Amino acid sequence: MDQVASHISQQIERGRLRLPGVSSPVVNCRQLGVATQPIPRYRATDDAARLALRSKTPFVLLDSSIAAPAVERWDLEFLKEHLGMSNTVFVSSTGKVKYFDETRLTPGQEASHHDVRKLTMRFAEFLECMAVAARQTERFAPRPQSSCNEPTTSTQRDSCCQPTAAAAVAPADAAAFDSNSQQPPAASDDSAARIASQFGIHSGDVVYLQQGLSNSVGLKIVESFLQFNWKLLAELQRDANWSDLTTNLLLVSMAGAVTPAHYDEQENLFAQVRGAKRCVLFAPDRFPCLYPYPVHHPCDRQSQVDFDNPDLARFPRFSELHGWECILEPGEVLYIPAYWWHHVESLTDSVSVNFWYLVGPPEIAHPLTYQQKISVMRNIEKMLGEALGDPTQLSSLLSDLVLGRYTH
Ligand SMILES: O=C(O)CCC(=O)C(=O)O
Ligand SMILES: [Fe+2]
Repeated sequence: MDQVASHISQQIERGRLRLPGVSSPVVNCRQLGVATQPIPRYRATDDAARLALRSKTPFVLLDSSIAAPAVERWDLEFLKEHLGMSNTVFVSSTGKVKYFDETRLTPGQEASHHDVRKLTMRFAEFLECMAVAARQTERFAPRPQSSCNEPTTSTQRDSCCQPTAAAAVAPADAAAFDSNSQQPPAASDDSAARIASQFGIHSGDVVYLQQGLSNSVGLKIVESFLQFNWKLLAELQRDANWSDLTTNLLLVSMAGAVTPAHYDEQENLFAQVRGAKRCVLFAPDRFPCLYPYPVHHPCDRQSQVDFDNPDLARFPRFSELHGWECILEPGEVLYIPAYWWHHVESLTDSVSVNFWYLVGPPEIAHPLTYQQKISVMRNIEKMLGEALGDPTQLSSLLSDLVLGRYTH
């Protein structure tokens, strides 16, 4: 096992880790109650990295310098100065930032029950909101315990921190947290509170900026961007036979933010710039254990299972789930293959940037890969929804189709 990962795990476990350049407290990993194995870690020159890329399995690149200029320069002050005026920010009262596509709401369906709001604000405003949201320790108070059993493999200990017995997310170390990160009230507190209240943000909320890097960013950001290791990126893209790079998403989160398990339909090179994230991945064939929402639902591609409180009566196969995990630190890049599920926790305040590529042309050979099967299932769902003119009729049609015919 990797010495560094072990060291970090132990430090986080004890609540003592403070990463260089990160002033936010470190939160403990959540108790997922899911067995995991470590995601392999390779150097960019390692043949094993290229093999894993071609076989579409996740790995961490250790020394790739893919986003080195960002790792060097992109701290919050820099981003405040050079990022555009209009940024997408999600606000969650639970810490979980579950994506929700409002355009897919059917008439009569309510968005109000959803606990994530989507706002637009300047980066400077985001920082004020973040300060207010982090102001009190309440978001580190114990969340409901997972009803899952203890992790089932010893590899989980090796790949990540063990959760504390006390809480799913707890103050890393109350004393260290208080003395190291509770700042005396700043003179600008009032203005921060005013801005946060304009956006309806309270202490204990989690705010998460997710902004595509586009033409609207400042020159200095463009400068760093142009100095990314595009040579290596192009090599990886060619080796893996991916199509075009579509998006670079900048993700700025506060400690404790969780992106719940979901899959994307693009290949992802996920570069960590500041702070630490715990990434837990599940292979595409875990689909039956993760119960994704129907394709027409606003939460398409996301698991319906609440990992903090899984309803095993409704989602029994969740108990069979096992995954892969790593703690990602600045300079490291995680390959998240298309259709691989990922659950991501910000262990500290964090900055990441991803590189999303379209999957390459399909190589159809039987049996199909599970990725291809998911793609087929999605197309069938979409086609039936269109044919019926009303996706709510899909359930009874699909039952009629399979019950007693394709079910055992
Ligand atoms: O970093 C996160 O919180 C989520 C990132 C993610 O889901 C992605 O890049 O696809
Ligand atoms: Fe994702």
